Amino acid sequence: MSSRSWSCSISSKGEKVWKTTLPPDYERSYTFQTLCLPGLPSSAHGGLGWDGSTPISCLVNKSHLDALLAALPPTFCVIPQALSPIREEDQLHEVRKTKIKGEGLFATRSIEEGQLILWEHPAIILPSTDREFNKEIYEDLGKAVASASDKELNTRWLRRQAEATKMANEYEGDGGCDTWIEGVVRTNAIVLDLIEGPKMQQSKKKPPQHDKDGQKEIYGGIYPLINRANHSCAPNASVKWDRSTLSASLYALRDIEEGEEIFKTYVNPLLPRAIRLKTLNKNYKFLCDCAHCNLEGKLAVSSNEVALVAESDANRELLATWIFTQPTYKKWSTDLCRADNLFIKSHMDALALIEKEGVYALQAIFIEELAMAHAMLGDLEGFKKWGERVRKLNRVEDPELSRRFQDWLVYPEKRVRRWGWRKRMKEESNGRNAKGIGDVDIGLIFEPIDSESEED
Ligand SMILES: C[S@@+](CC[C@H](N)C(=O)[O-])C[C@H]1O[C@@H](n2cnc3c(N)ncnc32)[C@H](O)[C@@H]1O
Repeated sequence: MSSRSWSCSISSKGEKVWKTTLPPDYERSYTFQTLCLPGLPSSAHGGLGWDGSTPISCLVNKSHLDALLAALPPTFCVIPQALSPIREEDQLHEVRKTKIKGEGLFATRSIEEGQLILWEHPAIILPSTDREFNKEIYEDLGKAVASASDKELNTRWLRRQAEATKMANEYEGDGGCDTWIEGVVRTNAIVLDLIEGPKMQQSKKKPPQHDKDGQKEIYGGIYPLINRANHSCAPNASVKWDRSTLSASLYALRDIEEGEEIFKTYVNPLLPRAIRLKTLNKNYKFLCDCAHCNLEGKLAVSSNEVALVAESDANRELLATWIFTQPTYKKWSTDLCRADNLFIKSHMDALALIEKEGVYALQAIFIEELAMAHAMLGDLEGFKKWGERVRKLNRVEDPELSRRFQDWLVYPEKRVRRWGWRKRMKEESNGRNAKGIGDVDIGLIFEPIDSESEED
């Protein structure tokens, strides 16, 4: 399927180097690497996730190799708390056959919103190709999986390769890919932004982020378990990728019941249904059968279904703009002309719409705003209710925020900066108004809360 011509040479280190020339006349070179991630003794992680020496088969642009290696953790690194190992007996998921979607991931017990479901390292990393590579390169990548000299590593490699060969392949046979690995990559790869990273910025080591023609090179990763999660336009889970460990974490966006299928989304769920269906069909070759799309599996809909689709599309469009147009609690808390319940009600309305459309990935931002609005009103009960949800929801997505709320929830009146600020301002303003409008210090009322973090 590849349209580009490639040449292969052997480097002085004995590595195979693949080269291609791209317009406007510059060369890209790729080498194979087997990256071995260091970690904990295997007994400590119950066979999951962090492995003593997790092999990752990589095809990397030579100019990106240093940056990639620099991103890897040191030998004895500390696993981030949110990624602590899950013991086998505590596993929350299993792979099972579905009716029409091949295999899928299912919850083996109830899962709380924000909870980590599983995390893993990729089996394969390669540049996002858009059918650039030729058959030999894919074949070499497939073989590279088993080429490690270390016997134990080799066994792991073979196990991972075996896992990868069983993954969904929508491009098999007549599907247009010459090798199994290309088909698996095209059906499953998760986009990885390998090159830019806070870690590298911190170290002031500026890796080349772009090719010479200014094009950014995007990589894809194959995650044998996480890639088993099927798509829904109302997903109950999401994936967070961590550049510093190359690991991906699957976590719950809402409470998931035991036995429920675990879904992530492969497209922006806020797009209109017709565009979502078209994109999924083009990239993954399926007609989405999720509850928000499946009007008997048709791209065209009957007249009585048109209204349903139009309503759902309008709701999603509204949510997409809502995020940017809603006032933040900081603005609202200093604007005493706005009623208290206006802010709270509009955020509750957004949450109701999110629930209706099942796009739970959006709720965290509204819930955090609600928690802070209650803090500004000095409403302890309200803050505890919403603050606890911020803590739970962000355990994987934003552990720092989750920890900050955990801390605040112990003694919010003392720990949240400007606790009850709006309430006090209103009381003060009412007192002044009682004396006469001339006494109101407009400047004070409208003094904006600065953008510093609330905790300091
Ligand atoms: C990344 S794989 C997901 C795991 C896959 N079901 C398996 O057996 O390994 C993507 C493929 O799963 C199927 N799939 C995922 N979500 C689907 C959905 N909502 N409706 C129909 N098929 C779906 C499609 O065949 C798609 O190409």
